[in-house]
Amino acid sequence: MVTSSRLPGFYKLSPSERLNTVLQATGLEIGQLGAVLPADDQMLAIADRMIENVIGALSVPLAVAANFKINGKDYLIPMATEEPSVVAAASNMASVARIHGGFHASSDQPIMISQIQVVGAPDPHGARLRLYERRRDILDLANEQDPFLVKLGGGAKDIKVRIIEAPGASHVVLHLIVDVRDAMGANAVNTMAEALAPLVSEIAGGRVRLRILSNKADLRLARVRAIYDRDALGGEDVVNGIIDAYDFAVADPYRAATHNKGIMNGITAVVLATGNDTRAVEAGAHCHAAASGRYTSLSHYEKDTNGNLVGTLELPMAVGLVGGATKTHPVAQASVRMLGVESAQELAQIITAVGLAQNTGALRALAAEGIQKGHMSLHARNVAIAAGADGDEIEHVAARLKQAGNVRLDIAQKVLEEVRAGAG
Ligand SMILES: CC(C)(COP(=O)([O-])OP(=O)([O-])OC[C@H]1O[C@@H](n2cnc3c(N)ncnc32)[C@H](O)[C@@H]1OP(=O)([O-])[O-])[C@@H](O)C(=O)NCCC(=O)NCCSC(=O)C[C@@](C)(O)CC(=O)[O-]
Ligand SMILES: NC(=O)C1=CN([C@@H]2O[C@H](COP(=O)(O)OP(=O)(O)OC[C@H]3O[C@@H](n4cnc5c(N)ncnc54)[C@H](OP(=O)(O)O)[C@@H]3O)[C@@H](O)[C@H]2O)C=CC1
Repeated sequence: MVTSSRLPGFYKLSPSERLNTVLQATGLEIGQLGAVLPADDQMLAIADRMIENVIGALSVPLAVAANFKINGKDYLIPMATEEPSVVAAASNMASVARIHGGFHASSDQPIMISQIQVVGAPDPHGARLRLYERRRDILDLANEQDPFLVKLGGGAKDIKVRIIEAPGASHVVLHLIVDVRDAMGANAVNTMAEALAPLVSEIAGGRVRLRILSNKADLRLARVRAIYDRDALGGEDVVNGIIDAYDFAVADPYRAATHNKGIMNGITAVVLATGNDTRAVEAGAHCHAAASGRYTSLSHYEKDTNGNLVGTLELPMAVGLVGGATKTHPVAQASVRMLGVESAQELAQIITAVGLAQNTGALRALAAEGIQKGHMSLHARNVAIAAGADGDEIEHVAARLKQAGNVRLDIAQKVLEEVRAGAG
């Protein structure tokens, strides 16, 4: 029970003062909350500069997916995730894809859209055309906000004006189309949109409300394809099973949500490892999955003339190398260094390739032995820890759970009791 959550000026305290405040308010001992403190004080200082009200840091495992060849180049891929079997599945499918040359990826230019909403324009259709007539003035003013981006070859490139029919009102919405080069671009385009507001309001004759990027980054798609060898996948029946699973996801949103979650297992892990914005990428992906008006599979599967599986994936990929946590988190910087990427587009292609490998890995397991065998056997260590196993007990209990083919908490607790009683 918290005494009071009203903590005026909490944000002005240091992390250790905040932790003390939390201890007092919750009545907990340091032994009960001390796990929030990172081993390294420097990490706490970095975390405190990254977000507000910091008391500690959560460390998520960082792994390396092996075997990836993308556009003829080998990569070691950093993946940050708490979920067992994800990295194993991605590495497994990357090695199958290598047989026929690995992943082939491409991407659009790094174009983001910023939206400026105008309400109350008396003549929305007239306002729309007036905005197009002043296109050059709008783009020039936008580009004055970020001369460095323009020097890099980026900047505001075009506008699009839409009329959105909302309940009881027509809103004029200007899309500012910006090449953000190696940035994810949110801050860059938001700055431009805010600077444009007075001019847009004057031209449209209405009041500007929102000025913010759209996470439906559909001008910034990344694409990947791979041929998975039929025999290495497990034969014709497994290939057919994957295609049946794909058909299911195309037709049924209940299945599509899980299918796409499997894709995001890989994508989010690389996005997080490189310090990019996981929510932005996820919002873009799921919006794209519903772009036809019906939520469906993000990936596609078919067979080539030799019976091999051809997998493809295309989705928005708004990731950068220069902004956000990519530049402030040392692990994100290490991840980017490990990848050896030279542009945000290259990073987008890599992430999309991992998404495809991840999806195929899950579908292969589902079509063949089922998900529990591989996933649960790798999850067994977590279950052993949840049951209270410590040190050497963890591997011992996990091995017994796998042997029993039943990775359950109650069984883990029973096995642990036996181990501790000397019977294990
Ligand atoms: C786990 C495997 C790969 C085992 O599969 P396996 O056939 O037993 O693997 P293997 O022992 O033959 O090894 C093949 C390769 O897999 C990798 N590999 C194999 N084991 C490891 C390991 N311990 N650690 C790291 N990498 C591993 C490794 O690359 C290895 O090659 P090698 O290095 O030997 O040349 C397989 O069972 C699998 O892919 N399962 C699917 C796992 C999965 O998709 N997990 C995601 C979580 S479930 C979920 O959230 C999504 C879902 C499923 O709901 C989505 C959907 O429904 O579509
Ligand atoms: N809805 C959303 O998704 C939102 C996301 N965000 C957050 O915004 C952040 C990302 O914004 P972003 O604009 O990428 O970050 P930054 O503003 O940190 O970085 C972009 C800036 O970096 C500079 N820059 C230096 N080198 C390059 C290069 N090679 N290519 C491009 N730009 C370069 C440019 O500015 P300069 O000329 O000044 O040097 C550019 O404007 C993330 O933290 C995200 O979480 C924020 C709001 C909303």
